[in-house]
Amino acid sequence: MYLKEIFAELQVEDFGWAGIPLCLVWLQSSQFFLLLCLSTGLQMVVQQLTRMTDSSHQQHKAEANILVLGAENVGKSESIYTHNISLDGRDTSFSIWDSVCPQKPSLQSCVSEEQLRWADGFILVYSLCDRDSFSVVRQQLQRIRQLKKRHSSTPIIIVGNKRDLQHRRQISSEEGRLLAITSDCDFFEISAAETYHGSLVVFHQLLERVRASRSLSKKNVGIKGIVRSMSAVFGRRRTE
Ligand SMILES: Nc1nc2c(ncn2[C@@H]2O[C@H](COP(=O)(O)OP(=O)(O)OP(=O)(O)O)[C@@H](O)[C@H]2O)c(=O)[nH]1
Repeated sequence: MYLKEIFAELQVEDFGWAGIPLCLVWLQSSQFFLLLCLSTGLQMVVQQLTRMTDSSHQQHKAEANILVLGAENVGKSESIYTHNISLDGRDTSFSIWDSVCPQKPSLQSCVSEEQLRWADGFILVYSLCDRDSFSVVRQQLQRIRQLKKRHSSTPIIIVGNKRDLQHRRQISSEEGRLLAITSDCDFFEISAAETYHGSLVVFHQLLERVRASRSLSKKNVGIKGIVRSMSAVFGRRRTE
């Protein structure tokens, strides 16, 4: 019955026995057609899914917690112009904790343990016409290094703000840079109130550093894993 219907569809009643191989060819080709449809459909679904994943990757925002530290009145708030910047063509959002520190802090009071745990990167701001604010940055550096001993790669940027006030300068560029070099930090002098470009460069640099330090710690985990599995293999060989 079924064969007859196929014959009818193919209009091969007059083909006699020759109709059977023809019918089989038709059956095979229709199965092939079905398979083709299925695979094309699947391909389209996969392509759509890939496209969706790609776009969600593009929309994915790299997050970073940035702690902005410094004495009072150094221009920390002025330095924070944006919470969303485009880095390598990707929108990057980050949280900023703008923390006020007393002008003459104790080592413990200038940065809390909670802040240190929270932050992926630090921006330490001083006013280059205020020596006390520079001393505060020194203390904060000491405190961060003390508490983040195990995370020595945590990125820190030292920023000398109010570069426009040259006539009132108390800290030379060399002094600022020297502190940065000896503490393994980056260094910038900016004028946050004059233009946002300087602050933008600082945040760009810090986010780059945060990314680099993250991939470094991932790599270290990878290397540790390889060493562990290699020593397991060699250890077993020795006992055999
Ligand atoms: N000339 C000059 N003034 C600036 C600059 N940046 C900030 N200021 C001024 O410095 C003062 C303090 O700026 P803020 O951004 O409030 O400083 P802050 O560090 O956030 O101060 P706190 O809120 O006390 O922690 C303001 O009057 C700003 O206009 C700068 O680059 N040049």
